[in-house]
Amino acid sequence: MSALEDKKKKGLVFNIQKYSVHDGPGIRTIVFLKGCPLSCNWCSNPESQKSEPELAFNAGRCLTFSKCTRCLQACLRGAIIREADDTLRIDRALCDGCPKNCAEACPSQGLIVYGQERSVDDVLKVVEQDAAFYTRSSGGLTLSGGEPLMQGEFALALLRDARRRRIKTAVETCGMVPWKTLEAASEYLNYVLYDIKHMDSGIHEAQTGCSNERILDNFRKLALLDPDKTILARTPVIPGFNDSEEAIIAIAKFLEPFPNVRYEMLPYHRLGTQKYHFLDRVPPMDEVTLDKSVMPRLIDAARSVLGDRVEVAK
Ligand SMILES: C[S@@+](CC[C@H](N)C(=O)[O-])C[C@H]1O[C@@H](n2cnc3c(N)ncnc32)[C@H](O)[C@@H]1O
Ligand code: SF4
Ligand code: SF4
Ligand code: SF4
Repeated sequence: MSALEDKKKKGLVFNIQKYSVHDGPGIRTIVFLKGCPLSCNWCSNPESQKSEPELAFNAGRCLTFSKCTRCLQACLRGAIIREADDTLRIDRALCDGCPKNCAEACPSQGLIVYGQERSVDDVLKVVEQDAAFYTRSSGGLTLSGGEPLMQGEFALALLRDARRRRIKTAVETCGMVPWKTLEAASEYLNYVLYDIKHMDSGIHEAQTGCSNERILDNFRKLALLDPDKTILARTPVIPGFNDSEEAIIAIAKFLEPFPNVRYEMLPYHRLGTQKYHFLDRVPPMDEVTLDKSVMPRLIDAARSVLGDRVEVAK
């Protein structure tokens, strides 16, 4: 693919987050791509899951009681309904998340369309703004999501073009992608963050909607593809799913044969809860909290297999 063809390629992006220190080495810009093959019950990015643009409504910011009607006038599909008590409701059957109109008309950011079509060049111009920070901190670009490699062509073009601009690259992946896409991406990646959520396929499927065979198979192939490339395997520690020494030791034993793999566990958090409400969805794990005292025990369990290859989440 030529440099010009890469720059023009377009994909659906739902966020660009600058100055992150959690998703790869150094200071990074995270580009979040829409769409995910999994539907994890704990997902902190519910706005990432669908492959199409999606409208979020934050009633707390809405000025409907001050008689604002801008979005009602802007929507050509009649998908915004004003109720008798002046509150607004989105008719999700009518709304197609069209990229302009209501969100652009809203004066208070009460409406946001997640998923904007953007070109590689447009995205990387934003990423390049912080090139000086990347150089000083060994940081760079991280593709995340959703599952960023689900938009395979776009993700590959982003990675290739970032490398042409001498920007270091990383990806956060759930691994549920065709091997050919992962293999092709690997050539342009300096660092990979790869989730291993559970070793039992049935339990994995019950809480993520997908079995884990392809994820584990891809992981093995990736770890062997370039033994000099570090992979950070990560597990979100989820109450009632994998917050036991048994579950973590099973994952650690799977990782143990690959010396280029490091390991980190992420304690369950509920930072995404509000976004479910903005999308008119019920958070599947609303009432659940993690007893944080479990983390030191799980870190010890992982260390009993992987030693100092276990990192403690920042
Ligand atoms: C938003 S995901 C994007 C990458 C990819 N979809 C995945 O899950 O691997 C980035 C990281 O956040 C973790 N994560 C998602 N929801 C979480 C939650 N509620 N608590 C802790 N970690 C979470 C994921 O497991 C993953 O390691
Ligand atoms: S996103 Fe488009 S279809 Fe949906 S409510 Fe807004 S203007 Fe109407
Ligand atoms: S345009 Fe924004 S502030 Fe005005 S009624 Fe619609 S959502 Fe509320
Ligand atoms: S794989 Fe990641 S983005 Fe996809 S549903 Fe699970 S946590 Fe969310």
